[in-house]
Amino acid sequence: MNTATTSRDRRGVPDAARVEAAVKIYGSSDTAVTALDGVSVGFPAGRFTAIMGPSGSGKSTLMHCAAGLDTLTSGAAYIGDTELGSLDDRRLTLLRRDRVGFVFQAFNLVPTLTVAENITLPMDLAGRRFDQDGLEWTDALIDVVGLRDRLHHRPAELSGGQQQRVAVARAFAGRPDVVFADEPTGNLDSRSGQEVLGLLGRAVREMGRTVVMVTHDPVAAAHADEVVFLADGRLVDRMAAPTADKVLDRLKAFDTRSATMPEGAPS
Ligand SMILES: Nc1ncnc2c1ncn2[C@@H]1O[C@H](COP(=O)(O)OP(=O)(O)OP(=O)(O)O)[C@@H](O)[C@H]1O
Repeated sequence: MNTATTSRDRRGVPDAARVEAAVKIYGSSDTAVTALDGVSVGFPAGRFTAIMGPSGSGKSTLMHCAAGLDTLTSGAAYIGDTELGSLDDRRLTLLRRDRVGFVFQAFNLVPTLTVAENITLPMDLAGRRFDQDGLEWTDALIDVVGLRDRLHHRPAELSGGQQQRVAVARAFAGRPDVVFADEPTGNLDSRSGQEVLGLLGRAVREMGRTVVMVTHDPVAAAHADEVVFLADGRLVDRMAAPTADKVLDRLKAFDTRSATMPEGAPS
């Protein structure tokens, strides 16, 4: 089922992706784990949103369900106006391929392909031909990620930071509605991590793309326009214009509360 109208945030910006009343329960009966407990959150188009929260709070589950990599137990997930639960497997695969980009902690490049081939792989697999616009876009991306002199190298000949920059270029190459990044700096030293975060920020601010990133790192979250905080599978806060210090303070408040509040107390 498709919705008739596009969800918008308070400033009227449409959501590139969103979930409504999202519940995800893993397992059943006495082994059941409620990973998402009624989360409603939108990820505005043209913005960089970070998802943060303590370990086990449901960040990856939220990202996977919002991106169509996993299904909700109840509630709904949308990419634009398309409700993911209404799609059969084939359409969901097409949606993931054509409208969503991914960057993972492990760069997930194809070792036998060159940098250039890795970047265009999703479009080659989709049989999409490059029109002039597409060629110019890919060309601009190669400069943004700073890989022009590495295009004919293979991933093993690159540093971790360079490999992740290839993965970033690949994620944006098809101009998807939204790029989901799951701990994209988790395997990088801090300098390479900063470079990759800078690229994600530039893709949003200079190229109008949309990024949703799961991270543990307040310094990484500070690159986003907004941070959404999860705790125990619930959305508990949002912070615009985050700084690393403000994010750290907010996370410390969770730690203090979970250490002092009795189990089952409202967050
Ligand atoms: N496949 C699964 N089967 C059972 N339980 C799961 C599964 N995946 C996640 N969980 C549980 O769901 C809850 C949320 O997990 P999730 O990975 O989404 O949290 P997270 O905030 O991303 O954690 P982390 O920061 O440690 O990666 C946790 O209690 C986790 O143990």
